[in-house]
Amino acid sequence: MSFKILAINPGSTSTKIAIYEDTKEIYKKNIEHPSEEIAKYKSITDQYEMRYKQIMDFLNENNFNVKELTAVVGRGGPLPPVRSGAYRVNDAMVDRLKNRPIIEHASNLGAIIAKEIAESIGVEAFIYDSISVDELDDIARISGVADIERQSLTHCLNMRAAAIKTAGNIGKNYKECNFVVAHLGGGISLSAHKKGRMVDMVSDVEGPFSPERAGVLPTDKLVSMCYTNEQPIVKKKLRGNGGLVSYLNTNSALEVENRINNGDEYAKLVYEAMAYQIAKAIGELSVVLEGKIDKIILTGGIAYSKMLTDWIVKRVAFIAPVEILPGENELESLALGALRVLKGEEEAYEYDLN
Ligand SMILES: Nc1ncnc2c1ncn2[C@@H]1O[C@H](COP(=O)(O)OP(=O)(O)O)[C@@H](O)[C@H]1O
Ligand SMILES: CCCC(=O)OP(=O)(O)O
Repeated sequence: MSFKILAINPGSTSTKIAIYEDTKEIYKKNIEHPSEEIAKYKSITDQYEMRYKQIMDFLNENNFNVKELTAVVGRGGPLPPVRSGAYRVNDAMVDRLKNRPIIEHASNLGAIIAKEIAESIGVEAFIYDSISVDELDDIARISGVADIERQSLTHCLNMRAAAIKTAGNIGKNYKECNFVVAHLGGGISLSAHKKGRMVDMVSDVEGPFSPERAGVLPTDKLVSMCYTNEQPIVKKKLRGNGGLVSYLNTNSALEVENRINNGDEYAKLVYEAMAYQIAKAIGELSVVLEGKIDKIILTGGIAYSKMLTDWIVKRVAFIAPVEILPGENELESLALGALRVLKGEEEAYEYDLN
């Protein structure tokens, strides 16, 4: 008997979906949500019906009978700290994501939509490697101000998948290896993996700037900015209008490269600065692993860029060999995670936090 799994990855401007039959992708779609459409909604949760309908329309257009599904898996959203791997989506999780998400992030719809579809046909819904996976060592939790604890919020799904794949490529088990992984997408985060555990990370508010996010900033200047601007304006400057958007008015690394290739020296300075900051964060996490590193892994959409990865490799090659796994295989990682649960190769946890 084969397993048919619907994987759902809601992003800020798109909902990516795929149907897998065991390990094989049989349908895939990137449903774009133009910014004018998104702007109509006050919160992420308010976008639920619009995104749900577009997913169901896609299944209907392909004459796919939803009742054929064995399970539905969604990207794990902004929950309180959870373990890596699979969780069953239950009412407590949906309540938390709908009413008390720890940040506003499109991924909070992953579990909510997955559960709705799964329930309508009487199958199970899962999340896998949520953005809030927290395996940090205690020493990594200290921020520098007693009432601010560091939050483990990362592109865990793609980074763990890349680390597990790299371990296989070098003929080892993930639990035997040490890796520093950098996810280079519209947002950038990095993680240190020590013998199968993500013991520290650099989140998208703590490290390099990215195509659309500011990364870490001088705190005194940030505080001043908060006193002269409304909160939504500051938040937008940090997420959405930060990074390449702030300096170059585009979130497309491809467009920036185009400008550089046409002689734009300012674009080159900014783009190289992004590589420089990524390399610095890799150095920071290399220290966490005391330099004992099997591979540094660069993944995500911008890892397709030879210009950017060359700049990074030049600065970090002295630490460890660099593996480049471009793109993000989030839909595949979700589907294969759920498949392992369905086959009994992996346990799914019960979510019981409020
Ligand atoms: N071949 C490429 N060379 C350089 N940058 C690329 C390439 N392909 C995609 N990108 C860039 O990757 C970024 C998006 O990465 P992705 O991992 O898809 O992020 P997200 O899922 O966060 O939107 C964009 O800035 C895009 O321009
Ligand atoms: C850092 C948390 C995960 C995240 O920001 O994902 P996106 O870059 O896909 O928005």
